[in-house]
Amino acid sequence: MAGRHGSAVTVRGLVRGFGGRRVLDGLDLRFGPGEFVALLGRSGSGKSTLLRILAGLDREATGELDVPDGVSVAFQEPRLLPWRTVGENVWLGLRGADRRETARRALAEVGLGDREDAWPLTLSGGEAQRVSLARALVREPALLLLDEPFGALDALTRVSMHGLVGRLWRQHRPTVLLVTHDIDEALALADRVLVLSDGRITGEHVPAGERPRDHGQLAALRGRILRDLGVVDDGAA
Ligand SMILES: Nc1ncnc2c1ncn2[C@@H]1O[C@H](COP(=O)(O)OP(=O)(O)OP(=O)(O)O)[C@@H](O)[C@H]1O
Repeated sequence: MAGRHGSAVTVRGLVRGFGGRRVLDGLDLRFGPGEFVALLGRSGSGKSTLLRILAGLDREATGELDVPDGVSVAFQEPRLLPWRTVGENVWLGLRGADRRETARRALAEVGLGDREDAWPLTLSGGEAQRVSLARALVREPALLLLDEPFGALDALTRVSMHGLVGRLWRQHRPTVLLVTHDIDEALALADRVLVLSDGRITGEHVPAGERPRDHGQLAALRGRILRDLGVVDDGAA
C-alpha cells in the first residue's frame, strides 16, 4: 500500500429524486486532494444517496460530477464474503503476483496480521470492520467513501477505530468522505465538516486549530453544527 495520493472531487448542481421528490436538489461540493471531509445530516437527508452516486452505484442523478477512478467504499456492515478467508476477502479482485503479500501487509496495518486464515464469522464486529477497511485501502483508492463505518460498533471499539482511521489516512492520504450521525466523530477526524439538508450543503464547519483542540472550541463548533442541523440541544447549542 504505497499510497497513491487522493484526488480532488467536484460536484455541481447534483439532482436526484425518487418518485418526484427531490432528495438532492442542486447540490454543490468540492473536496481538495487528500482532504478528510465529514458529512452530517439528519436521517433521510440524502447522505447515503450522495455517497452511492459518488461511488458510481447510482447513475440516475443529473448534474456535473468530477470523481476520480479508484473509489473504495466501506459500509456500516463489513460485507465480507463468509465462505472466503479474511486474507482472500482482502486480496480477491486485486491484480498482480504479489497480491497476497499486499493483503498481508494491509491486514498487519489494521492489527490483524495473524488472522489471514481466519473465517469472517469467527471475527468480532470491530475486527470484521478492520478487515473491511483493509480491503478498501489495499486498492489505494483516490477517494475513500465511508458510510457510517463505525455506527454498529460499541463506544470503546469506535474510539480505537477513530485512532486507526486517522493514522491510516495520514499514512496514505486518500481523499475521504465520511458519512456519520456523530458530530464528535466528525470533529475528531475531519478537516472539514459539511451539513446536508434540504438537498444541499447548507453548512460548512472547519474544525479550528491543530489537534488536540480545546474543549471550548469544540463545544462552540458542536453548537453551531447542531443549530445547522436544526437539532435542539440545550446543553451544547
Ligand atoms: N431507491 C430508493 N427508492 C426510493 N426512495 C429512496 C431510495 N433511496 C433513498 N430513498 C429516499 O431518499 C431519502 C434519502 O435517503 P438516504 O438513504 O440517502 O438518507 P440518509 O441521509 O443516508 O439517511 P440515514 O441517516 O437515515 O441513513 C429517503 O427519504 C429515502 O427514503
